[in-house]
Amino acid sequence: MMNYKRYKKNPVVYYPERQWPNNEINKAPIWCSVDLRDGNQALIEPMVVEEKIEFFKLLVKLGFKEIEVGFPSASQIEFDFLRHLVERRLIPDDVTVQVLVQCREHLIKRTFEALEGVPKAIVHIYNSTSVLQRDVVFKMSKEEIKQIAINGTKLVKEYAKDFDGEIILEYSPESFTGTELDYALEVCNAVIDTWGPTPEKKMIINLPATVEMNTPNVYADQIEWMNKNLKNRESVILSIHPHNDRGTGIAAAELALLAGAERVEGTLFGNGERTGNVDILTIAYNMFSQGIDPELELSDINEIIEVYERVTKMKVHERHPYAGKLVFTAFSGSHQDAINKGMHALIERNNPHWEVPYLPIDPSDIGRKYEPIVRINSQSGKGGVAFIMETYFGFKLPKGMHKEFADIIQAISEKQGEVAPEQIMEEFKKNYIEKKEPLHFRKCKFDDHTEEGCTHAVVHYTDNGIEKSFEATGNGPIDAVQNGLQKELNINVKILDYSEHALSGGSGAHAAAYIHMLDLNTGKATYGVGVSSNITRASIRAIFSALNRLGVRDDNK
Ligand SMILES: CC(=O)SCCNC(=O)CCNC(=O)[C@H](O)C(C)(C)COP(=O)(O)OP(=O)(O)OC[C@H]1O[C@@H](n2cnc3c(N)ncnc32)[C@H](O)[C@@H]1OP(=O)(O)O
Ligand SMILES: CC(C)C(=O)C(=O)O
Repeated sequence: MMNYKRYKKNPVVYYPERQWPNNEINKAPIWCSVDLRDGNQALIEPMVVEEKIEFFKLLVKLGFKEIEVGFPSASQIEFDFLRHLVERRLIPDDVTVQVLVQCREHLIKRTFEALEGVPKAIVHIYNSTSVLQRDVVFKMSKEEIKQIAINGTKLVKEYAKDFDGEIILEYSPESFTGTELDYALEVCNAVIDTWGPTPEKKMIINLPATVEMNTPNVYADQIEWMNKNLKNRESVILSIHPHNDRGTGIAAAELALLAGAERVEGTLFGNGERTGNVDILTIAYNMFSQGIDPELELSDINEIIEVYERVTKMKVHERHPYAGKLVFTAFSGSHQDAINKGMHALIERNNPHWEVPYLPIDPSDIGRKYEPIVRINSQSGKGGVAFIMETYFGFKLPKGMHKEFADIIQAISEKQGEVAPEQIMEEFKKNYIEKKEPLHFRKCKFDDHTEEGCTHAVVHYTDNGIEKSFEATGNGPIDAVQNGLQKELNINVKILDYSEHALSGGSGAHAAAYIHMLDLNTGKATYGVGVSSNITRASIRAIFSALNRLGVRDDNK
């Protein structure tokens, strides 16, 4: 029995006036990447200066306009990185760098030294306000903790006066989710009063779920309550900073946006302390998938993954939303069938909107072009195999043939596991196109007798390696060949269905023909497939392929 009684419920907010459940997300928030600070401080090997520079350039390319570049007073690497950005003029005019610092004078002083030459910066101060940290870490009263925030604000104000550039203050009541709401409000309001923001020169109040402690609706209640009650609200940008301890960071961020948050701090792929910060990419792609401009340039997820994995030495999980290797792949039969039909419907209906079952977005919209949507294993069905044949190799198998061929592939997947498209094609050749024994079609000549309404055929073939030929007549080439073969081989077959299509464009186009044939003696039916640059020859090959698959020659020898 697990000792769950060691844990107690975290209080929820009593807030029946909540409005956020009636709201919708309609626009992107201000995004702030904290990869280079919160993400970096949680890495096994924090990034070195060159790696941080590469990551910074990626963030700029993705369109982040606010980037927390580090904690410059914490270490020489952090300090040097900001100096590199300044001295190498790597900060674009429309990007504001943000730096984190505790409310302690020597650290604030050092932070301003690191910022020298930056035209506009966000100085982000924090102190923990939670019940637990007040008690066990700081051992201070509520009033003393509030004074830390006020003093930090005063210090930034003083240093900002002498700073040759614009300073925006950001204040975080760290561990906000473990802080009594009215007390968090009291501290934030004290900071707002001390800083004196105006609607023209706003400050940022950032409410972090430093540790995610409740279901996401509780965070939304907390954000909405603060949003309603903050002083001088029109002079404040309300920011959130969710972590993901309960695995609901994305949901918490999205509900907090409904509750009035205007700005989101997070990281790429949710890197960060413990279970990570909220993943900005997922929130942005979620917006994109709803037809909302995410205001980030995220059309090449592969490039983002490549840089991220290399510099952070972290891995993107296979199931990670939008980015994971497997998230646009269906293995199971009914999913494959639905995707196959959905893709066809999309084209046939000329639908301007993406609507394909099981695929929330078109993978190619985010640069996922070359990977399989459908992969075949023992859980797959006929729709998946047909999809592979069509999308990889251009063979549009007639619907009736899907099961017959899928059964061949399933027998293989049950033995070996996944079957690659190339192997599926090999099996298709082996079982249909190259099914050329014992009856091997060689050549044919047709004469149309239009006045008599018939076709005369001369067909050359080998039977168990022995060269043979016959002449026959019918109402068309297929009928003539069928009649001739019936007589020659003393068999009784019926063609149930015939279809054909071009395999590729251009003058050397190949055609594929499919014959569904019934052996009236045995009651067995199968498909045969023929390929040729000439459609008539493709059909005759399909007849021979079907006869060999039926084993008629063996049965009637
Ligand atoms: C939730 C977050 O992610 S917050 C950001 C966390 N990130 C980091 O801490 C990474 C960078 N930090 C560091 O390198 C170091 O902590 C430094 C350089 C900032 C400070 O180093 P040090 O002073 O040597 O150590 P440390 O951080 O343990 O300082 C603890 C002291 O600061 C006080 N303190 C902690 N946070 C704050 C704060 N935000 N404001 C004011 N004082 C604070 C503590 O109460 C403690 O005081 P005490 O010495 O009287 O007990
Ligand atoms: C400094 C603050 C915003 C932080 O990183 C957190 O609370 O997680």
